[in-house]
Amino acid sequence: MSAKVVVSKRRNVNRQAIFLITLWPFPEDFFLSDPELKSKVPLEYLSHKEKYEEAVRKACLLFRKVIQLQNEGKGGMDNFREVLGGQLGSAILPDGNPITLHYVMFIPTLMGQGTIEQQAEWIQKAWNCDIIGTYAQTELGHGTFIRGLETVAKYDPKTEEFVLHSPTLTAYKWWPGGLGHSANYAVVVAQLYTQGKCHGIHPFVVQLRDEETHEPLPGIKIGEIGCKLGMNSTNNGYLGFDNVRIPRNYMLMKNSQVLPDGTYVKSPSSKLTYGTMIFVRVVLVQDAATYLKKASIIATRYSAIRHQSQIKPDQPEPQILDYVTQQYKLFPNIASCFAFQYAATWLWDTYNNITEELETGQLDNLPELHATACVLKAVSTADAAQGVEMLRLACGGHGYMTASNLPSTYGLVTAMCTYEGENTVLLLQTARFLVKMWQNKTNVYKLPTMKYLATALNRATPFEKSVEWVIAALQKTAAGKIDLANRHLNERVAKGQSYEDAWNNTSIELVSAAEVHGRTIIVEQFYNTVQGYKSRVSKELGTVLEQLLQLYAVNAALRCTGDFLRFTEVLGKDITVLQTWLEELLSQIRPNAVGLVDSFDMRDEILSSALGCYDGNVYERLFNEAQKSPLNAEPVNKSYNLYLKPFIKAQL
Ligand SMILES: CC(C)(COP(=O)(O)OP(=O)(O)OC[C@H]1O[C@@H](n2cnc3c(N)ncnc32)[C@H](O)[C@@H]1OP(=O)(O)O)[C@@H](O)C(=O)NCCC(=O)NCCSC(=O)CCCC(=O)O
Ligand SMILES: Cc1cc2nc3c(=O)[nH]c(=O)nc-3n(C[C@H](O)[C@H](O)[C@H](O)COP(=O)(O)OP(=O)(O)OC[C@H]3O[C@@H](n4cnc5c(N)ncnc54)[C@H](O)[C@@H]3O)c2cc1C
Repeated sequence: MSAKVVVSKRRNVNRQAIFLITLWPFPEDFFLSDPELKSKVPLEYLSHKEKYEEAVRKACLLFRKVIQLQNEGKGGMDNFREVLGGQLGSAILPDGNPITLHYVMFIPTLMGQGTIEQQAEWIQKAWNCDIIGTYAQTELGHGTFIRGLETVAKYDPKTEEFVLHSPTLTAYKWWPGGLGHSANYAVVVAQLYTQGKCHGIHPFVVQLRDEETHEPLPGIKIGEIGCKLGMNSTNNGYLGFDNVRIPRNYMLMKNSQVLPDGTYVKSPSSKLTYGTMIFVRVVLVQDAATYLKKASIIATRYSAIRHQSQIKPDQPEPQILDYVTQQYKLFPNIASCFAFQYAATWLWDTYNNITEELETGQLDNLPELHATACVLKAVSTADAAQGVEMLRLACGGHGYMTASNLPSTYGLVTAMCTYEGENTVLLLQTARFLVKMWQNKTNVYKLPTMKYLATALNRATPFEKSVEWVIAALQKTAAGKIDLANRHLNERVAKGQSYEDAWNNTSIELVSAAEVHGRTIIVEQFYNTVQGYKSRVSKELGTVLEQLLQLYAVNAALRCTGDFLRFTEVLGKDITVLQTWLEELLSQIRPNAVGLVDSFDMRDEILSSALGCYDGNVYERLFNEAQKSPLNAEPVNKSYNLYLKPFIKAQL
């Protein structure tokens, strides 16, 4: 198997971009019609070990097919993104892919953190899949506080090697996808020691297993961490080192270096080591949109098929889609799909522009990018997880069936709230930047996502029934919350608390301020996108997009009415207008609801749901899925004779 990869010598090319830009109409059929990529038995009836083995089989075939397409000149590396993301990837491997981390983090880290020479050496091998890697950062003892990682990489100038060691149990790497039994290499993040001094965490390429036999190499203690709420095929693993030696040039040295004699050369910014995390957070906003779309299609189509109860006593049972409470569960989530999609596209473009600047050594915009990626990742994944659960509940009992594909979609989406930075922690990172900007307001004028802070608090925002008003009110609320949190922070410091204690004691308010800031960005991006589309689409489509925008905005406003009453001029009677506006929008969107989710254009095989298929044959599919239960293969189970019969016949 081979893929042609040209490693560019140009430094200012952001090659990570290949993961998101789809330049080629992706041939879904090439994958979905392959009988080998279909499971013979529903995954949930397999054992943990069988699930893993089936996932490895499919993952290898999946990537072999992507490489085949690439070698035939049909699309480029953008095809990888299609099979890794929430759409096709999660259809073929619904409980996770044990090789994903190779593409999502191992290769991007080689690209982002390796020198040109290191890229030339490693990337070809990685793209060819001559080696399979993962990203091993989190440890048993530390995931969030990465400065506290305990794995040590000590430089030995005599042999020009690093010695990797796990001094404690809590130093064991814990969580990396594919680490258990799939990867034979890893980027390992460890504390660098040279010339007797610790220089903080740095990334190292480490071989874990023999390239032929796959046996763990001497000194490598490795295994899988066990069953989880979801993602049970991703083979998350643990890893300990017993004085494992690697060559000096296995440290990824684009940003900082260790010279042969052990001299440490500092990076222009220590935070550049954290670059892969920004990249993945940016990508996750798109994934949040994709998972939410999937659940919205399933629940909306099912709501059009399902009839239950009566609205009026003398009339037939309506589609449950006609209950306004049902519309309230579904339609704001449909609007969120659009909102997150537009925010993801905007963030991706922003990320690319700023990483190009970073390649030329210009670091000015990195803090704003970090703050924005953190808040958008946190808000979109939290809302998507809540949304998917709401949509599952909206399907009543049938939503509880694994055949609906809603439980496993929830398993995938809720994991995103934790990995790549736990959401509360990320909101606090954004708050840290917001407070800094608030304290020195002259800086905010330069920052596209923050400049509203300069004026929002002093701007009058008398109520109007318009999206522009919602944006202004959200801005004023965010500014008000940042101002208040900052004042409380300062008051606590003035009363004698250390800044750090004062920060911790103010953190509920700080998180809340960051969250409103995030929602403000999302509504603004939705607004800008719809304004841009208006002249380019039909009047009818423009109207529907405007309704979705209004629904997202009014729902965002109703979620923070308490804060609006505190920080804007809104009055109780205006909240009633907002509520009526929401109800009007639900009824306007009702006729187009099914058409809107159809426009997400996901095939039945991708939805993998008995409830969400295009033809609406919900009951036949549920019945057919039940026949697949191994318990139905025999009319009487042996437990009857073993236990039930003696129990029933016994004289108790
Ligand atoms: C929480 C922090 C940010 C704290 O870091 P720290 O060094 O202790 O920070 P500090 O001293 O408080 O200094 C903060 C300073 O560092 C900046 N900063 C923090 N992160 C970044 C960044 N990514 N880019 C650029 N700048 C960054 C902050 O803005 C602060 O700057 P400042 O001091 O205010 O000027 C960090 O440790 C962190 O990001 N933790 C989360 C860990 C994480 O995301 N792990 C991901 C593991 S991989 C994974 O989960 C893969 C799953 C994928 C899958 O399965 O598909
Ligand atoms: C499915 C999955 C896949 C993963 N894949 C990988 C992988 O491939 N590679 C890898 O290296 N890691 C991976 N991880 C690990 C993941 O990145 C961490 O779990 C994540 O960063 C959170 O860290 P933690 O588990 O230490 O949580 P903790 O930090 O212990 O969080 C626990 C609680 O403490 C709170 N808390 C922590 N710090 C603070 C603070 N400063 N202020 C306020 N509250 C705080 C949090 O908000 C949270 O409520 C994965 C995790 C999961 C669930």
